Amino acid sequence: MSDATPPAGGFEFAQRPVTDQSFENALAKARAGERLSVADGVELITTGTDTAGIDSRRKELVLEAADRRRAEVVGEEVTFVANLNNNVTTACNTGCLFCNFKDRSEQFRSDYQAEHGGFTKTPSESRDIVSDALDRGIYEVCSVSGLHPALALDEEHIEILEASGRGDLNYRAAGEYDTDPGTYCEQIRAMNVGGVHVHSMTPEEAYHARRGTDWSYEEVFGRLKEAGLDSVPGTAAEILVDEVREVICPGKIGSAEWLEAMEAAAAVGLGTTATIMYGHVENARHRVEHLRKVRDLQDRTDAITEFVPLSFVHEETPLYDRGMVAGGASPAEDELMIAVSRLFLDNVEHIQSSWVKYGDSGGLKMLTCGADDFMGTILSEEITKRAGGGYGEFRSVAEYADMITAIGRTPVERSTDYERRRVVDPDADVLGPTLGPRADGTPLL
Ligand SMILES: C[S@@+](CC[C@H](N)C(=O)[O-])C[C@H]1O[C@@H](n2cnc3c(N)ncnc32)[C@H](O)[C@@H]1O
Ligand SMILES: Nc1c(NC[C@H](O)[C@H](O)[C@H](O)CO)[nH]c(=O)[nH]c1=O
Ligand SMILES: N[C@@H](Cc1ccc(O)cc1)C(=O)O
Ligand code: SF4
Repeated sequence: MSDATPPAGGFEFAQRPVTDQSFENALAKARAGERLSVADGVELITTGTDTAGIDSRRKELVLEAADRRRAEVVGEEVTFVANLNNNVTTACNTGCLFCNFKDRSEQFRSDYQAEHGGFTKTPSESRDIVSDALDRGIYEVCSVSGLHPALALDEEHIEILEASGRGDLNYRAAGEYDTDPGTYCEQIRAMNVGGVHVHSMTPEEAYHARRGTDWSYEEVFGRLKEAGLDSVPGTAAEILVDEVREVICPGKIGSAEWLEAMEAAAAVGLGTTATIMYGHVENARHRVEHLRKVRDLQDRTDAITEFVPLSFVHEETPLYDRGMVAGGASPAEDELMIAVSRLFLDNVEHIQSSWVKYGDSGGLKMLTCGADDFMGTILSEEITKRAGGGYGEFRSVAEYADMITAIGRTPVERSTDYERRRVVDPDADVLGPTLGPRADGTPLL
């Protein structure tokens, strides 16, 4: 990247939101439940490429079609999971320009003197944190982390990295750091306590867990599954179009490798989710190309339980600091992202409304635009908070019950894979989770 700051929105991309479809035809196909083309999706998400900006009357028609589709596919239940976020480390040198979660890994070395705000947890610390949350009733631990140079898949991987002598593998021995994160398999084993569901290892982390080896992604996910991994978060997806990745995360794996990793996770029998992180430098065509790649992946795997649109939080990020974006998505763009995800992804049952990104009232609005899942209790949140997000770090079962009944829908506690469900009685005297291995209905908070 040169020093010259490109104007916000002024990127010269090869892919442009132009189509030979009309908004009316695309809407008719969506209403009829026909599979949408990329051109259809672009027409719907832009409310027509024939006019500039978002047309509010057309927008309402798209949202209505998506809400109706949601009702046909999943009915009136709104689900949430009792879960805990446990991020293991913020050390990461990948340098994604939308991310303020990371801290430069040099700062974590024992020979580094100055203070820094990052953290690394040992496997035993992770185990204690998960075990405490399990006592409080969680069903799932969701764990995503920076790519700490000392993290390797397992002992065999450490031996390979130590022996390689290559300087380009983003590896340093754990002994050089203040805190030893252990290996990925040790962290998973540690978090796999008392029957909790372990949701961890994004494609980017899986890439880190095989660097410098000739292991396939199947091999890596197979060993992680053996260690207790239950399902894989489909983050690191960002926008699955390489001309966008080159701008916002040039150090990350490409789109094809992300898809390869996800397919491998599915091949060894792990469930997955998929995400899109939108509202930065990309255009409408990129958003819809992303949806097409996710839909094709789901046709091949049938492993994606939910799709999670993550609206870019801009305040404290390099993209914003450097003037590469003027802000994030508008509420109208958020609504259309959710609605077109519901209409385009005809093979993914659940669309998540993330309260971390949209807040409570924004999140409830998304539940009327095609979304049917309202995320989880999480208990701790670092990624959005560090990027400048202000919607807090947890929601209780009682808050979920209040919010969901306020919009006339039915609150349902779910398992990660949506197989187990419990309708929550909003009038009960005490409201707590019941699906977790140690849950007994006592409030989480
Ligand atoms: C912070 S990373 C942690 C896991 C791992 N390092 C990786 O990249 O997969 C997880 C995800 O957080 C999301 N994220 C990071 N910064 C964000 C921001 N400012 N706004 C919205 N989402 C963000 C991105 O989608 C990213 O893939
Ligand atoms: N489990 C989910 C989360 N967890 C919070 C994330 O870890 C993260 O801090 C944030 O989303 C960064 O992009 N967030 C979701 O949006 N959806 C989940 O299901
Ligand atoms: N892992 C994502 C959020 C997320 C987690 C799990 C999911 O299944 C979906 C989204 C993050 O940290 O940003
Ligand atoms: S998004 Fe993930 S890989 Fe990228 S800098 Fe942040 S923590 Fe590192």
